[in-house]
Amino acid sequence: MAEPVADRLLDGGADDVERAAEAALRPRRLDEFVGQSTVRDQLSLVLHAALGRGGSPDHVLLSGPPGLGKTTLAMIIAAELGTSLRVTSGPAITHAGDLAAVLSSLEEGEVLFIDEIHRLARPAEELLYMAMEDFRVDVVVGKGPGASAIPLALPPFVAVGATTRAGLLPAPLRDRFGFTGHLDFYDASELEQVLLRSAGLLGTVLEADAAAEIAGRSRGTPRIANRLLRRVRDWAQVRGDGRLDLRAARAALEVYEVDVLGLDRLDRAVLSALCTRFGGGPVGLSTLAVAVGEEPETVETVAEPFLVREGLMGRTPRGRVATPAAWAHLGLTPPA
Ligand SMILES: Nc1ncnc2c1ncn2[C@@H]1O[C@H](COP(=O)(O)OP(=O)(O)OP(=O)(O)O)[C@@H](O)[C@H]1O
Repeated sequence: MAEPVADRLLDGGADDVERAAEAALRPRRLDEFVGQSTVRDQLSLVLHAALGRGGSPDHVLLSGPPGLGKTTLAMIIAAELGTSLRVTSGPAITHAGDLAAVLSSLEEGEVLFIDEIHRLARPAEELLYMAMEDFRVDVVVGKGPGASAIPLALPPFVAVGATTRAGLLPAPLRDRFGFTGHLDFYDASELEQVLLRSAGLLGTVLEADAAAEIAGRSRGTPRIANRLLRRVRDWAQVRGDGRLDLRAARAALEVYEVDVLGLDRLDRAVLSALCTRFGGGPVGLSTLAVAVGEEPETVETVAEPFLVREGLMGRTPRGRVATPAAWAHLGLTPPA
């Protein structure tokens, strides 16, 4: 099966092949969902209150970086409400008519999951406001001056929107979600729980110190943790004795060049160029990108966010700078 290549190993996103591999590891109910205790608790209240009233809950907006569990939570919301989930995404809806077709085929109480909702086209967005607020869409019949809008009533439904960029959502759309949950990066002990649970579902036993080792290199992201677990399982099967122990974890992560902080080859190349070729900066993004043989966009979107989040790189008006932690991580001494 095509698994991500080494330089995609630490990316929070996923393609269809990976999503298929992930399906078996998804928590199905709220109490199986590890971490995010605030969002989980708030959502539990929203859902149970609605169930108690015998009605539908408010629409839900989930925001946060890729791979933290937004799709999983949307599926859980439908399961907890005892209803089915319909899935679409901002980029898949190119015309308002596409959205009208999806909305008019919804059954009462169904959950409509709209992934990457910030990428909805403006006319579709406006149609969605009305559908969410009044459970109605206007279907335009005819063209030009003779065109008329025929209102079409929709059954009550629950919209669950997911976005990696909550700031990009126009306020009128954001306001129509009665509940917004922001997912944050997981801490190491939460990722250990995710890993131990996933190993069990894969029919293997992950030793506790191996779980800690993988968790520490997973960039706070369950998707990355599960992906690294599959690589460790491969190593144990092919080169080890089948056990998922600390030795297997360390050896596998070395093969895939994932270091103790969860940095990969590109991250380290960027840091190392910044320190050794530019004296720790400041240096412009494009100069830095040329030095590592990558496009500026790749450096900016793939390597930089994690380096900045980990406090290894700073962004200043004059360019990128290495922090003392970066020098220490590379085992180098900063200039006086
Ligand atoms: N809290 C959690 N507990 C256990 N597993 C989790 C949790 N959150 C996510 N996962 C696992 O991580 C994988 C990715 O999660 P999911 O697809 O829900 O992320 P996402 O935020 O929707 O990402 P994207 O924005 O790329 O769609 C899932 O297969 C799931 O098994």
